[in-house]
Amino acid sequence: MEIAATSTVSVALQSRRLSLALSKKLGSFSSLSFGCFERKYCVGIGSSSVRVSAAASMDAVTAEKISPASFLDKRESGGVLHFVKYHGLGNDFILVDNRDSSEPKITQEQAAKLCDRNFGVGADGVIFAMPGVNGTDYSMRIFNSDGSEPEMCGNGVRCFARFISELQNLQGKHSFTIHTGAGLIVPEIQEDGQVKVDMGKPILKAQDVPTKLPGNKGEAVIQGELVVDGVSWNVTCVSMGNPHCITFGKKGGPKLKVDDLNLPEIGPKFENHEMFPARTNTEFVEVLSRSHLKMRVWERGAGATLACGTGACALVVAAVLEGRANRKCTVDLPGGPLEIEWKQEDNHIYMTGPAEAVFYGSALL
Ligand SMILES: N[C@H](CCC[C@H](N)C(=O)O)C(=O)O
Repeated sequence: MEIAATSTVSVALQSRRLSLALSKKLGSFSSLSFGCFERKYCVGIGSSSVRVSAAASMDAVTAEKISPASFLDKRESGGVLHFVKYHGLGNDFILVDNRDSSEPKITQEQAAKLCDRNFGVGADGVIFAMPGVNGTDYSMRIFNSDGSEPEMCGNGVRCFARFISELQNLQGKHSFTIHTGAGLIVPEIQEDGQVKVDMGKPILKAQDVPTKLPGNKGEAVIQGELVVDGVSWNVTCVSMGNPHCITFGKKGGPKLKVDDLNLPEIGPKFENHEMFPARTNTEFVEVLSRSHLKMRVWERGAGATLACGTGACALVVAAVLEGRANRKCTVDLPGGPLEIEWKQEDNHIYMTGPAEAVFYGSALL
């Protein structure tokens, strides 16, 4: 619905009535995009020349009929990207409906700009919902906030599942098969809205993580040694399709207190360590009990994030292999908890957690 306005825009939410009272000429501004999502109304006004005219009022009932799909279906003129912003425990992503093409709608450079928290929308990454391949329902690609492309994203795939279900107006329990850089991933939306994801099997072979550290338990690195700035750390290396270096502390050192860590100082030294040819995500872990772990993470290509789903899966594998935890754990991340289970019977890891839409809008590229 195009709104033609010759006046200032004031948005008043009155008892479920969203009314746009337009009262005096506006110069020029860009797409006035609005929508409502789960009672959250948002109006975004950008900054390029588009005329809007006439007063319009739209009550919340009408507003509720605006589905994300209709908003996203607005024709994308050149230079504008429609998106929906989601987060999984504060690990936040720009989600793009890319189901009409197998090529991402924006470049890695554009993604990095959009992820900038001062000069862009702000996010830990951009996620594209793309057509399926080899019979899967969809494919997912992701660009980190530095523009690099990882194989997989655990919090992101929960957001992806919720995005698809909202685009298709699905209610209740639904699961999807998604092709990713980590292979087939199957998220299932639960009745309570949480998303349970079959994250597949952990990869332990050092060369497949990948790491140049020598395997010390068969071909796996379990409580191996990584020297960072002359200090020896105990590390276990696990891939969830993307590389993870997990540490419970320094060799011979005291129990790790993750809240005491200076992540911006130590994180990049692990991320860019020469022993990780594809760089690495690093999880610093504190054992609270055999079924309760606490972590902070420095992510490859995104820095310190509030949560890392693949990292939570990888650290449970490391904790089990180091004899520190059971196969079913609650992992406390700065953004909230995830339930993780590494099942003996199928060697798959299952992650359960939330995913929430925050707003949607149009970004100028
Ligand atoms: N930065 C990660 C990708 C995102 C992973 C994380 N956000 C998750 O939830 O799994 C990497 O380069 O491997």
